[in-house]
Amino acid sequence: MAEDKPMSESEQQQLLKLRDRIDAIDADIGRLISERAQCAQDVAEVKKAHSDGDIVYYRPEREAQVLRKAMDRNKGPLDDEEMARLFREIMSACLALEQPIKVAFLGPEGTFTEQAALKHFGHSAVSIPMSAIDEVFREVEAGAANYGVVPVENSTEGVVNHTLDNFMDSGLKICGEVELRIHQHLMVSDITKTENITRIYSHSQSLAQCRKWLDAHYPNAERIAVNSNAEAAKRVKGEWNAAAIAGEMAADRYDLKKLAEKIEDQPDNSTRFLIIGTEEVPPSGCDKSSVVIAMHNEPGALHNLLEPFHRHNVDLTRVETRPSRSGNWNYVFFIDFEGHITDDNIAAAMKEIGEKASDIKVLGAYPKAVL
Ligand SMILES: O=C(O)C(=O)C[C@]1(C(=O)O)C=C[C@@H](O)C=C1
Repeated sequence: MAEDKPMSESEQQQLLKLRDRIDAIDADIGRLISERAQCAQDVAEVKKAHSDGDIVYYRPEREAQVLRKAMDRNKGPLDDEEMARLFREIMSACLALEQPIKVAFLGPEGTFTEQAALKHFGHSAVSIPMSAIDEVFREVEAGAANYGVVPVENSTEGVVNHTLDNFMDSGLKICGEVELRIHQHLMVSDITKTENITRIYSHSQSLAQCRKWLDAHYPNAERIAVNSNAEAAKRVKGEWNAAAIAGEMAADRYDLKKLAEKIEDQPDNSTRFLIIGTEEVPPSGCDKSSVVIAMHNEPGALHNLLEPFHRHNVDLTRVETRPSRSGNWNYVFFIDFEGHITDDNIAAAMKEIGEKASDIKVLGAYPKAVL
């Protein structure tokens, strides 16, 4: 490493002064954070005094507003996202003072879903790994976790059917969404003979997302689909001829070495996750809603369903069809749109659709992802 040349007397003075200034600013920031935390504790007291049943401490609509304000106020030099991330952590710590919240996620530790949970709730939430999407739903339904985080769609591989199917039978509500840029890496353990890799483990979606890269670099290695990327990472620890495809968190968690980075075929590969809970969320000012609608099996069903949305100026962001699992659910459409389900134009569209549909269920209205 190159040696720094010695600092001049005046440079040393300048550095000391700047560090004194940083110390003074840090003291102010610390005092203000404590003051803010005290306010959050007072908010908790108000919530307790007001409530006659279960007290709801976590307020997704308010958190989204706080983060959006932090971004709007920001004048640099930090970028808006960085500023919001700092506020994300401050709020996470404040909420933990009110109530340490438990978040179930599709595990094991080191999955992209854990990364999404941390991005959404910050590091003060307690996150609990579950081995399947159904278990995340069950854990929240049983009250063992306050919220759950599940993947719902990937920009290259499409929808996660398991998650949609769970919503058909569940009474849980969507109370938020998270978007994550997904980077896949090829990783090995310290016992791997890298010239001898004959099997590559990963989740089926990740293997699909890296198909072209694998065809070019490891055409003869066996591709083995396992339950999650983190499980793939765990497996290669004991196998000298195997590699895993997984994300940064898995490499850190299982102490693996990255042989090749960002090997996904689409550079803008991203995954959307949903936050599930038991409460409905009031409008935050910039929201999305999700519904599932069953139509009778007759000509023009899809047109009849979509036309009122168009007439009432509702912007659809996703329409997904799933096979029905019972007699009256002939066609089942999962639809996401901009706006809160209580907005006048949306309520009007839903009323009309309700008259034609054989069944209709509001899965939730929630703030659009801020970070
Ligand atoms: O405003 C509230 O209801 C709070 O509890 C305070 C606060 C915050 O720290 O700003 C903390 C947790 C909630 O999820 C939302 C906001």
